Amino acid sequence: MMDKNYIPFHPTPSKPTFKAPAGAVDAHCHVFGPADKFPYHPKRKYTPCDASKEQLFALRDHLGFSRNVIVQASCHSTDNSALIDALESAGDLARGVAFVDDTITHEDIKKMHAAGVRGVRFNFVKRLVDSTPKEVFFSIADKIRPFGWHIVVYFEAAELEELIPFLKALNTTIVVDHMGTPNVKNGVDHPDFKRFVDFMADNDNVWCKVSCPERLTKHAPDYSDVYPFARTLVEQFPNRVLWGTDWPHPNMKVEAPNDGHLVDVIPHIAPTSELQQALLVDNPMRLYWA
Ligand SMILES: O=C(O)/C=C(\C=C(/O)C(=O)O)C(=O)O
Repeated sequence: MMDKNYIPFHPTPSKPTFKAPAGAVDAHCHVFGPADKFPYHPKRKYTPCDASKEQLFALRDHLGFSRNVIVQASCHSTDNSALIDALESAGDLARGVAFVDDTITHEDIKKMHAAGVRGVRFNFVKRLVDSTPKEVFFSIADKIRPFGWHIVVYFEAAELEELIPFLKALNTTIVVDHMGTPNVKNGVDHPDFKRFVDFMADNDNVWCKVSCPERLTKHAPDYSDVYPFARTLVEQFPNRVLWGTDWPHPNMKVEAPNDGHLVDVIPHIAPTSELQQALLVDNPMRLYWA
């Protein structure tokens, strides 16, 4: 049973006005449960509504997208069975990012790779997970490196400065969730966001997802205060950005975002067809389907 104040995903998202290029990839989304088949983890810090692979794939088609990158969310913790089930159903139309601990074996990784997993997620958001010793992360990074997997990282903007030496020491491709979660009230010239832009500029193995305007905006459902942040990153790092719906949008506080409206944000942050092609097709295909 989902948490008392949990806001479920939008039941009837609109058809986007923006037509995504052929082969477009939703590069950040999740599957939750269903709980009777894939129970939520006892270590979780929230209990969502169920959000099935069938509903995810129907949304993909409704939005005019072709593929998904499904990211393990903390409500399932290190039980990746719902993710693997969705990947096996989607075949070549989906890839995955798993959540693992340092007990994972070479055989486990081999099986996940065969199912379509291409990375792991290091989550630093304290409201979602307990902290993990850095040596655990380094051990995981060493185990996945032979498979060419990358590391998705989710952190709050204030944590970046302290995390930078650790992130550099991982010595692999890093993909930062939701632009490093900037406080958009501060504007793009604030030291925190400039630190993130400089981090990407100084490290060409660092990518980011220009996603989650619905989480970052200060005046939902108008997301225009987030556009300058995403546009800065798309224009400065056109070949190292990804986009995703973040469906089914866990832990929203104000509203269930309309996924059709989220897709219509894309031309505001990637204003040319070349930038849209890189953001939605070329970059995710290079990282997940090479
Ligand atoms: O889905 C997101 O990317 C954002 C959230 C949740 C998770 O990532 C998760 O549970 O792993 C959030 O901000 O609550």
